[in-house]
Amino acid sequence: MQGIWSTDQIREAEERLLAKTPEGALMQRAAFGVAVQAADMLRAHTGRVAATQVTLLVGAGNNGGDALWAGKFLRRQGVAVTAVLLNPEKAHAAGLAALRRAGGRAVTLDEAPRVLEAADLVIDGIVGLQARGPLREDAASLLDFIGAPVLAVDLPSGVHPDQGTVDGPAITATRTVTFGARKPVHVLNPERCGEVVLVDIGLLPELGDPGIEQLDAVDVGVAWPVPGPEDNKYSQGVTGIAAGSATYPGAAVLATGSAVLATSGMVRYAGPAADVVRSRWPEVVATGSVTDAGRVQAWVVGPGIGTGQSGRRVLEHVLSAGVPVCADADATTLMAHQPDVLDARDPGTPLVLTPHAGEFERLTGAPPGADRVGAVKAAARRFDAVVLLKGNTTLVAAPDGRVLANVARGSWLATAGSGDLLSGLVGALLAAGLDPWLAAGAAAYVHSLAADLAARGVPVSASGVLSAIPDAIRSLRSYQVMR
Ligand SMILES: NC(=O)C1=CN([C@@H]2O[C@H](COP(=O)(O)OP(=O)(O)OC[C@H]3O[C@@H](n4cnc5c(N)ncnc54)[C@H](O)[C@@H]3O)[C@@H](O)[C@H]2O)[C@@H](O)CC1
Ligand SMILES: [K+]
Repeated sequence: MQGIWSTDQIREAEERLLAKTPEGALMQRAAFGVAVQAADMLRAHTGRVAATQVTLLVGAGNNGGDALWAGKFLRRQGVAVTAVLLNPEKAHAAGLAALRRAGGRAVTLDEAPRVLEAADLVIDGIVGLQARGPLREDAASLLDFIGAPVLAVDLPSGVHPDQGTVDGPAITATRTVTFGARKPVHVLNPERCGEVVLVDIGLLPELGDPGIEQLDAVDVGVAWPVPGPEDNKYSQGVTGIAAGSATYPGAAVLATGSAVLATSGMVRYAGPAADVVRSRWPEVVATGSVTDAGRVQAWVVGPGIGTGQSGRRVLEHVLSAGVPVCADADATTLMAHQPDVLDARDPGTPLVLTPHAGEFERLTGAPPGADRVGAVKAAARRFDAVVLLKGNTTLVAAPDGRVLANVARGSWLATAGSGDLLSGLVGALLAAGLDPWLAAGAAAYVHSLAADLAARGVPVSASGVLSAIPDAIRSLRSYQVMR
């Protein structure tokens, strides 16, 4: 698992580290990392480092200081470096002096258009951790002149460091180099950050528990259930799917299919689409109603069940069954419009809710807003449930405050039926006995990976994503461990 820390957490840790290190040492480490990345980008984009031109955009704080020191290091490699000082009086004095000593130039805003147009690479040191709000007018006026790739120092200026939101002019980086630890912006707004590179400045020992965690391939591979020699179809967990209707069987076919492909445990389907499900997935035991479905170790409920009386009865049955439940789509809407349906819930059993932004608003009475992390944490506490908030970055909060982020690899998953696949994956992992928070996070991981494998740069249907689920799981096989 990789950690992500809020700017408050980072600042406190930095203070502790600063007190233990010689003055200026941290900035030198950070800036050296910026220079290494800049040289790498120059090589990739121009084929050389020496005799290239780099323009530094330098704001009033230490972020600008990092850029100035990086300019000094680049000068040593024969790069022509020009710093545009947005606030000449407040520019980091030691950094500016070092750049000038090394033969770099500093100019004011009026010369910025010319030096930006001549640049092979732009380094964004306008604002860092202290950034609040969009770029101010002077900095914003420069955006139009940036044609070269941009390397952002710590974060792309103008993007909120903790929320990843943009509400005005902001930098779009090709690559972002950050120091000590990743910050929320790096997972909440990956489009603006580009590739994120972490430079170690010795901060990790000073940091406490991360505010957000991110699963990597190893975590998901290790968590994914692999049957052992003693296992049979029941011991691995039976997933129950209560989804779909006779007129709209698609949701049932998709949710059931992703549960079938996710693990080797058995899948039961219960609902009016039993015939269609059976013909598409002959390995599934399909019945017409949840009341005669038989024993399952987890239920997926919601996709396509409708929001009327019959949907409500299905939801109540499942919530009181004494096994973990993943509630999606119509189940979420039912909970929003008829909150007393939750009275049926067995309080001892885990519940996973998987709303998109609209369902989240219905469920909680307010849209996720700018602080998505805060909103999803509050919802998890309020419903005593794991809440998975869908989006380009999917967030998964547990009632105890843990938050996972899963960054999509592209936006092809924004297609009809995609959510049905996700709930099937969550259900299969719940039935296998995974911790519900981890189940939701691992499902989101494989879901976005399958979409990426299926899409390969072109639009993809939910059926296409479904077919790629085995490939996604296969890509994790070197990390899998038998139960
Ligand atoms: N504290 C440390 O130990 C280290 C800090 N480092 C760097 O220091 C940065 C933080 O430095 P600072 O605390 O000086 O803060 P910043 O450099 O983020 O910004 C401070 C200045 O930016 C201005 N500003 C705020 N919002 C703005 C906006 N929207 N548009 C334009 N200007 C705006 C503020 O008025 C203030 O003058 C980090 O992001 C990182 O780059 C690194 O050198 C590593 C070590
Ligand atoms: K920056």
